[in-house]
Amino acid sequence: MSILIENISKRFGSFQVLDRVNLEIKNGSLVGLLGPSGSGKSTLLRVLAGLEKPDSGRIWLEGQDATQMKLQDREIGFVFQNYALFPHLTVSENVAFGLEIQKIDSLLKKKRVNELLKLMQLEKFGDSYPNQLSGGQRQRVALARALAMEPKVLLLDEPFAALDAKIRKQLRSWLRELHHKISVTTVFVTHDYSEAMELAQEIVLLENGKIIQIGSAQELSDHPTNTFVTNFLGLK
Ligand SMILES: Nc1ncnc2c1ncn2[C@@H]1O[C@H](COP(=O)(O)OP(=O)(O)OP(=O)(O)O)[C@@H](O)[C@H]1O
Repeated sequence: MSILIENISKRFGSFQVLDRVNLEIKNGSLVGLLGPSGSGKSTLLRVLAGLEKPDSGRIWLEGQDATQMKLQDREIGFVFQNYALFPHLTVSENVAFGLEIQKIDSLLKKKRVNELLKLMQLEKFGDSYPNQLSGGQRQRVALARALAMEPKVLLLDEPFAALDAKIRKQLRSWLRELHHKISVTTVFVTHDYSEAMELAQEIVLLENGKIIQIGSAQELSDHPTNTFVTNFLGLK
């Protein structure tokens, strides 16, 4: 699904979190929102998801005005930093959770859960409980749960931040492969340039609620638009 963010602004009290943000995200792309803490990345993601209402501007999903649409009507899968799995449910039950509401035939549900577990390389863990898994495995369960609903957009807010460096690296390449396989439009938030560089086809750099530069890692490092970009990317 393509996304068009048109002139989105948002304040919390007197604090301007997003300031006339314009961004076009092509169907099937993998985009990283990058910027320092407090630059508005998570708020932009939450506005996209429908979890936060913008003060002004519009969100278009596949050419349709979705600004007033609720989260459940947007066909969006969302994964937060702290993968809150249900501890009393098995891995399979966690993945199937969203499907329960959809009233899907139980055989079909089972099939979809098994396919997802396979895709996430978690086949062996269907009957395990979250506390029997590593952090990386748990995060893959959270992704499987988000994908079970067959969303048209996947939004990831610092999905690997809580994991150690080695697992983070593994999950990055795994996410890249996953995206290659299923090519669902994916937007992820990170404050880590190397993560954005490694994963994103396109990086959107934010500072103080404004987009400063958009481009591939190569374009950003070859042609930084100003000293903020140069400093943030550590180019000097
Ligand atoms: N619900 C809220 N009420 C008041 N202020 C908020 C709220 N949500 C976010 N903010 C403020 O808005 C600013 C931007 O927050 P946001 O989480 O979007 O930034 P971020 O770039 O994702 O930062 P981080 O990397 O630290 O998560 C921060 O200063 C934050 O304190």
